[in-house]
Amino acid sequence: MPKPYVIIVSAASIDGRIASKTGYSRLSCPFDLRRLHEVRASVDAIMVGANTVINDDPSLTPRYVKAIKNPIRVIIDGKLRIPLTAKVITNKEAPTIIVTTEQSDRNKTAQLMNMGVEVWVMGKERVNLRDVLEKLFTEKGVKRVLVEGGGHLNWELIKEEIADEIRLTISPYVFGAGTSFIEGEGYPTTMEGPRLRLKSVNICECGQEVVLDYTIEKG
Ligand SMILES: NC(=O)C1=CN([C@@H]2O[C@H](COP(=O)(O)OP(=O)(O)OC[C@H]3O[C@@H](n4cnc5c(N)ncnc54)[C@H](OP(=O)(O)O)[C@@H]3O)[C@@H](O)[C@H]2O)C=CC1
Ligand SMILES: Nc1nc(O)c(N)c(N[C@@H]2O[C@H](COP(=O)(O)O)[C@@H](O)[C@H]2O)n1
Repeated sequence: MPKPYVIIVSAASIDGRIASKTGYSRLSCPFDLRRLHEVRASVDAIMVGANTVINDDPSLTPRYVKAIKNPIRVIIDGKLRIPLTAKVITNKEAPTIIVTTEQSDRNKTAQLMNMGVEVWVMGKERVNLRDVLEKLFTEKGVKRVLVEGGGHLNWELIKEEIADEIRLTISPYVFGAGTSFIEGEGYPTTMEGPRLRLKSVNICECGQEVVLDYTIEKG
């Protein structure tokens, strides 16, 4: 089945953390944020996990650049944990789809739908991310998806061999603990993980960050 092209974009400390132990995650310089918004403006949908919405309350709009349209915001929230006050629900600049499972509270589903949010129930206990991407492709015409974390969602997309590209900015900080860029059960050796091919490496205009772009080999 066809699926959209999936790009994961994150900024990490030099020890690979996208958030500190307290959830602090502002790692990018203004140039890097602008680069992120350029990617936002180039895709049809932006996907994040439930914890990212709960911790960051993001808008997920390409507001730092001139964009023709606002991409669809797709939130993967298996138990419908995100608050009704989240900006992705209350700010109507872009459409939002929340993808959940049969575990979620039906009253909350109804409340969200009344607030103008589309809710897709896709799976008994876990959301099948490949199915979500295929549905976005066939029903919403989504050809390119930007995934903005967090670490657990990134892990699932890598593990399921769904991600096509990784753009990772290494910022000049050390957290020593916190959420890793890819956060999951992990691979035992380098043999089991994805085969990454370096596409480009650039020093950010700020002079302190390194921007890595890898494609993920398939098959
Ligand atoms: N520096 C950066 O570039 C970025 C940093 N961040 C930071 O990352 C942190 C969040 O990352 P993390 O904690 O890993 O969380 P995620 O944002 O990846 O969210 C994980 C949660 O999403 C739900 N979820 C994900 N996949 C599925 C699935 N297949 N089926 C059902 N539910 C699913 C689960 O909720 P449930 O457990 O309820 O089922 C899971 O616990 C935040 O602190 C944020 O600030 C985030 C993005 C970018
Ligand atoms: N690329 C990148 N660099 C950082 O330093 C970040 N903190 C993030 N975070 C992502 O951006 C979202 C915030 O979006 P809004 O500015 O509110 O639109 C945040 O939730 C992460 O997904 N990304």
